[in-house]
Amino acid sequence: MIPGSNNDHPSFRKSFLFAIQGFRTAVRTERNIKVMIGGGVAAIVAGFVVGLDPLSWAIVLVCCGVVISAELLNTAVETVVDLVSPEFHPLAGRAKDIAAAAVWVLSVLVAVVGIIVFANAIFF
Ligand SMILES: Nc1ncnc2c1ncn2[C@@H]1O[C@H](COP(=O)(O)OP(=O)(O)OP(=O)(O)O)[C@@H](O)[C@H]1O
Repeated sequence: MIPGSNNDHPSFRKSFLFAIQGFRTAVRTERNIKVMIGGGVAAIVAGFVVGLDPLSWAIVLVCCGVVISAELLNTAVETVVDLVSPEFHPLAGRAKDIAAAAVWVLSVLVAVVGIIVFANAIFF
C-alpha cells in the first residue's frame, strides 16, 4: 500500500518497476552490493573458463542470487533502523549487527560451496 494512494496495491508492472528502482538505489549507495555483484560476475566468468556442468551452473547462480538478495535485505533493515532510530540505541545496533550476521553466515557457506563446485570442475 502506498500512503496517500487510493489503490490498495500497485499494479504488477509498477511493483516490478519499484523493485528495479530499489535495486538501482542499493547498487548506487551500497559498496557491499557492488562487491557482491563483482564477486558474482567473477564466478560466472570463472564458470565459463572451467566449463561448469549444468548442475554446477545452477548451484553457482543460486548462490550468487542468495547472497545478493541477503545483502539487499540487510540494506533494507539498515534503512528502516536508520528511519526509526536515527539516534544511538542498543537495539538499533543489535538489529543491524544481526542483519549483517545473516549476510556473513551465507557468504561463508557460499564461499565453501564455491570452492567445492570449482574444485570438482577443475580436478575431477
Ligand atoms: N542507531 C544506532 N545505534 C546503535 N548502534 C548503531 C546504530 N547505527 C549503527 N550502529 C552500529 O554501527 C554498525 C555499523 O552501522 P552502519 O549503519 O554503518 O552499517 P554497516 O554495517 O556499516 O553497513 P553498510 O556498510 O552496508 O552501510 C552497526 O552494525 C551497529 O553495530
